[in-house]
Amino acid sequence: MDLAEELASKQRSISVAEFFEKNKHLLGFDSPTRGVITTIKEAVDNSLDACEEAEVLPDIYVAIKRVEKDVYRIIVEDNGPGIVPKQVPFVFGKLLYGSRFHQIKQSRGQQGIGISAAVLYAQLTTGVPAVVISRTGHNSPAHRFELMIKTEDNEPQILKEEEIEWDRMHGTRVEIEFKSTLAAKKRLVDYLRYTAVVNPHARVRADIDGEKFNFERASDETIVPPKAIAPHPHGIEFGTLKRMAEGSSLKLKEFLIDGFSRVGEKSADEIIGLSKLKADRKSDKLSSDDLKALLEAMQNVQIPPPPASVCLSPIGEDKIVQGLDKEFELDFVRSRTRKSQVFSGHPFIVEAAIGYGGKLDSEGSAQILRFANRVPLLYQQGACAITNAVSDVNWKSYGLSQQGLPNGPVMILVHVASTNVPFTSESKDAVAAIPEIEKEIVLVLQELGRELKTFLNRRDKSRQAEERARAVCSILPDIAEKVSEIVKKPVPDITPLEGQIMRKVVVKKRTGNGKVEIFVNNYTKNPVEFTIYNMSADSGDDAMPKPDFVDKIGDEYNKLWKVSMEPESYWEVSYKGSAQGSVSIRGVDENKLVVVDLF
Ligand SMILES: Nc1ncnc2c1ncn2[C@@H]1O[C@H](COP(=O)(O)OP(=O)(O)OP(=O)(O)O)[C@@H](O)[C@H]1O
Repeated sequence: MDLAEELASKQRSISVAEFFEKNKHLLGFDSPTRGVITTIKEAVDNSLDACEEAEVLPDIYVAIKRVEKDVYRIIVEDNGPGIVPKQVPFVFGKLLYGSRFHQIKQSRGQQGIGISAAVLYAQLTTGVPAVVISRTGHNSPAHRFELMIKTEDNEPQILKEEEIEWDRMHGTRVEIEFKSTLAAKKRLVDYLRYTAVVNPHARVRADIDGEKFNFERASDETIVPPKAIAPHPHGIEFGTLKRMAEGSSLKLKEFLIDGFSRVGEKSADEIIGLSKLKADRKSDKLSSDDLKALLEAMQNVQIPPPPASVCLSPIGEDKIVQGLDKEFELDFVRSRTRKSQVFSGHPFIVEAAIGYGGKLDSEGSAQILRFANRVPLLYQQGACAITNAVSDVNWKSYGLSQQGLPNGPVMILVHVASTNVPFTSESKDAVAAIPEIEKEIVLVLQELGRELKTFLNRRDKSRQAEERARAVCSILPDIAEKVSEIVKKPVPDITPLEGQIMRKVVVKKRTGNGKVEIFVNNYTKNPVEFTIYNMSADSGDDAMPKPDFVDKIGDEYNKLWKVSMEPESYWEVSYKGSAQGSVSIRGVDENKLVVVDLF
């Protein structure tokens, strides 16, 4: 046998499932640790997409349970519209099967690989089938499936199907078991937190190996779901045009108006004129050369950009601020949503926010939160166009030090929303370096940088004024004592005076033995609202007396108390245990509130 014949005997087609089984890193399954995050991300993305389409407020439950030493069961459950039973095996048991690939609109999922890749990974590492429960409404029973993927032909294998009782009216629950570790727990919690920030309408509850997390929704408004649009003539490629033309029996002019976004009578006439084709030619009769001429003409006619307001769903400035404030309690936060732009015929919108202070780490470089179509990007920060654009901004001119990325207690959030986010790979970790996108990111960050600079300048000025006022206040008690000695009168209460000198509401805190005393002066006639966090880190909730004016707003990890005190009122807090927990008071409006006697 000669070599060609020998090789010929070895040629055979490769199923897509076999390919991805071998190349799982391409889909974000490069290690068991990462596998957990990718699986949860894919399932949660699907849940959010499904709820958005059904216009329901997402209520998502995520759990990771240890089954054996290194085997974990991952559960994601949603209250979405559910999946009709005959589709379930394909959604979870066939790669490249999905509802979004052919639609031009913003969505988290794009490729139809995500969740089936997780099923594939599970069967590869443990051989345990995926369990899916889904219900489409109160009139339909819930169906439970046990599924695997036949890798040799990329078809689903149903091991069991049954109708079951399920307390959810509608929704989907997927359970996948695989070999892994919880080494990336922090990253996972971050992923859930960031998901909550950019999906303020979602409620996400999680149980990670027994530890509970609850990310409440910051907004009760459902998102108006983006609608699919027709392709834009500037974003079309030859193959797609050919397929569209072959599948249409319309005449050329109608084909253009009907099949493409933003093409009306005038643009259609212009395109046809430039292409030198006849307007009444049947589109399925066009030759390859005709189509090439048509494509060329399409690119050279000015056509309005695609209707971004229909097919994109930016988060919005207020919602971003709400989300960030809820999770990070920043001293300064501003956000901007830019107008839509286009790259290669695909509409996109860039939104960004800058946060400063609060709970952010003051050491090291800024925290960069990258998002694409409302999905947090967790890996490959260095390879992402968002990171490059952040480094391209001259942060020094906005009052921050910089080594590539800016330094200090700064958080930079960037969200790229598009009908076609250009990722660097199928694992959807990083946005590719598209000049139009990078430019928009730089512009929005420069806008926000200017606002940050104004805040930092004002803060520095008010700090100086405050220091002077504090110096005056510190000698006031002595002066009051001396003067009263001289005039032989009782020592007056100088706190109103302090308030006037500081021109602020003064909340005083003193510590005694195991005690914290909070005092609000009378500079204002209104109650003073502020938050206290981390109260008594080691002495538990019981250590806090809870008068009427105190409300607990944090969870057990984030001890946060909302306090509203009348002017000239005291509040003495005693600890049961040792008073080692740090207490700090953060003003709701830091320009109106000053804290004295910090410890
Ligand atoms: N929880 C769910 N509720 C309703 N439909 C779902 C759910 N999960 C998946 N689907 C449907 O299954 C399809 C396939 O999901 P899959 O995760 O494989 O791909 P995708 O989300 O479309 O794209 P990507 O590969 O980019 O994640 C989705 O397009 C959606 O129609």
